[in-house]
Amino acid sequence: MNKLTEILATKAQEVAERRKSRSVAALDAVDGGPVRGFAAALEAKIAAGGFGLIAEIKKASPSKGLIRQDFNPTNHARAYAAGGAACLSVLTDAPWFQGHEEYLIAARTACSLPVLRKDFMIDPWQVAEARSIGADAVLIIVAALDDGAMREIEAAAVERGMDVLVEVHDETELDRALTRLDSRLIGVNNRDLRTFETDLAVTERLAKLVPPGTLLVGESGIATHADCRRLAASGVHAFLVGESLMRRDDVTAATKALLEG
Ligand SMILES: O=C(O)c1ccccc1NCC(=O)[C@H](O)[C@H](O)COP(=O)(O)O
Repeated sequence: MNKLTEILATKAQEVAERRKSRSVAALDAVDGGPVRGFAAALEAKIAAGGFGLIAEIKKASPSKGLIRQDFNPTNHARAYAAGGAACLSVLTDAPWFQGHEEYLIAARTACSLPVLRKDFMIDPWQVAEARSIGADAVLIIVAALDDGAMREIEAAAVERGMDVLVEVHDETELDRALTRLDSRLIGVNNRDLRTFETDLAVTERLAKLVPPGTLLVGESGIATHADCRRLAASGVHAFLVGESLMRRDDVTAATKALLEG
């Protein structure tokens, strides 16, 4: 069994359990606060001539284990905002990333940036839960879902005014994203979630295939301003960056250096 399949099996059990205690109606009754425009924040940074950074709050990962010992989502959110990030991504998956919903709530409360709930979405119920904790956007991993499930999750997000980051890793997944879904915020994950092999060339390759009007986000394995400039040469001006920033002592300075050189 590859790692993605393993993660999805754990997630299915978790969601089945959580669904027992709260209905969609109960989740929708919770005030998650006004939705902050996620794609709009990226577009604004890019329109101003900069890079659109989704800075990720990530304590640990299946590929790297513990990334940040003195983990503090509040401090990280403030540091990312001060460094010029457009948006935040917060891992909420506990078994594989040591994440928690409380981390998203803390990060979003600490700044005014829009926040992506970074988790493995397999059920529209999770979208209602994401909004109830304040998330402004959710992730659809094309490799994890059939067409029907992808469309249901996207519809649940749109219904709640949220954006959807649609993640792909190869040409077939990109084609499914573009032909089955409406969201034009597409993340190209440089990491193969089955093997963890990471290569920026994946974004360069797929960037050639997207139609005008697509906001492409390069994801994973991005560590330096030179990496950002490399992807910008392929027309990609938005990035999702976690580990390389999470490991730094001065997160604000590291974020500025990533964005500005
Ligand atoms: O990061 C992992 O090891 C991982 C393993 C399995 C599924 C997903 C995984 N990561 C999720 C992500 O997509 C990244 O957290 C995100 O793109 C940031 O990547 P990085 O900058 O390399 O931390």
